[in-house]
Amino acid sequence: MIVPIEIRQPEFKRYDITIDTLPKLHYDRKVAIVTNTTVAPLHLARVMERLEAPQIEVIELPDGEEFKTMETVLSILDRLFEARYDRSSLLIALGGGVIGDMTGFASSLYQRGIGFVQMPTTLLSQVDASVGGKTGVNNRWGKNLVGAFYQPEAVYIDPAFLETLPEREYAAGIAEVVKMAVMFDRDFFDFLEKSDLKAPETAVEMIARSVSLKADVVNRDEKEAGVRAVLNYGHTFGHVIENETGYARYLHGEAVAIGMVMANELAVDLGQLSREEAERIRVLLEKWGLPTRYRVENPEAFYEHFFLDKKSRNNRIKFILPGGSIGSYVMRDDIPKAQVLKALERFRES
Ligand SMILES: NC(=O)c1ccc[n+]([C@@H]2O[C@H](COP(=O)([O-])OP(=O)(O)OC[C@H]3O[C@@H](n4cnc5c(N)ncnc54)[C@H](O)[C@@H]3O)[C@@H](O)[C@H]2O)c1
Ligand SMILES: O=C(O)C(=O)C[C@@H](O)[C@H](O)[C@H](O)COP(=O)(O)O
Ligand SMILES: [Zn+2]
Repeated sequence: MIVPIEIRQPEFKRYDITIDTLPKLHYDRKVAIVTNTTVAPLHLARVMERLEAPQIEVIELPDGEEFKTMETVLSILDRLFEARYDRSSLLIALGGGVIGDMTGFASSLYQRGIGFVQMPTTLLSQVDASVGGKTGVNNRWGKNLVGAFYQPEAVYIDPAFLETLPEREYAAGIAEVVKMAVMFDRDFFDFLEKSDLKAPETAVEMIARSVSLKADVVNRDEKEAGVRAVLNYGHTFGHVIENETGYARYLHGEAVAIGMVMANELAVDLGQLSREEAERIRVLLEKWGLPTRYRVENPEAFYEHFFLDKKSRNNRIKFILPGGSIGSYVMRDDIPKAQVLKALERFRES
């Protein structure tokens, strides 16, 4: 029997992304700020000063990608139950992508979903992670393998947070920016090559351009049924590197930088990118101190890991590559294993 009842998917609710000094925020709901032991002493006081709410809890988590786990998310939920937070309550993610991904995921789970706001404090989270609603945690099988698509109510990007960010973390953010430019915008890539990205006014332009490119993709494909997978350029390889090295040796952006160089090797072999343009990308990444080499000790094992990638379907791995030149992309799930291994072999001696 077919029951003729239709359940409609709710529309994807719009939200604003503000790139400016943090405004004064008034909420008539209980608020919990989720942050970590590094960010709290640097920026919590300023946020508290600008925030008004009937109750404000601060949940301070340990710092590090190795704590991006289900256990940590459960500890956030516990604190919310303890303080009797309800369905109208709001979480604020104050920190980098690790805090943002876990806070968003906790919001999606608490009493089946409460609101959350992103207040990103790293370059990487300001240009990428705070926008688009991918939330989740890592587990022993791999990166971000447990999570939800769950959009924030608002994103407040205050570039002043970056004043305390270490150089290495800043560079990691640039890797995600390079990703956007290589996939979608050749002019943006030229701009990145010739600009001093540390200068505050160019940093703001870089944030604005990245966020607007990303918002456009997410608006077209929120749940990665198609074009959103392009935001994963460099990640198919990068996630394996992060997992192989226990989320400790490389920052996420660094692993993505190496991953893009690996993807480019494959692209050059397939005639999807000229050697000259692959070099331009490598040189830009290295200019910002990003790693571009990684020793692949066991290419077969590295390859097998791709089957845990969320883009793989029916034993086919989807590779995101430049689509002929910088500024364009192609998604391919028809690349023979031998071809991929050939590219990986080149990293054996790295
Ligand atoms: N959801 C998404 O769309 C998306 C996109 C990209 C990356 N990510 C995820 O984001 C994470 C990486 O984010 P990240 O690079 O921001 O790392 P992170 O959150 O670990 O932050 C990097 C480091 O900088 C510190 N920090 C944060 N703000 C600071 C500040 N203003 N001054 C000084 N120190 C500061 C943090 O405590 C941490 O030690 C990864 O887990 C990645 O998977 C998610
Ligand atoms: O927003 C997206 O979509 C991205 O792919 C952005 C990536 O930079 C980010 O690292 C994301 O978390 C990776 O997604 P995943 O689905 O491969 O875990
Ligand atoms: Zn990423």
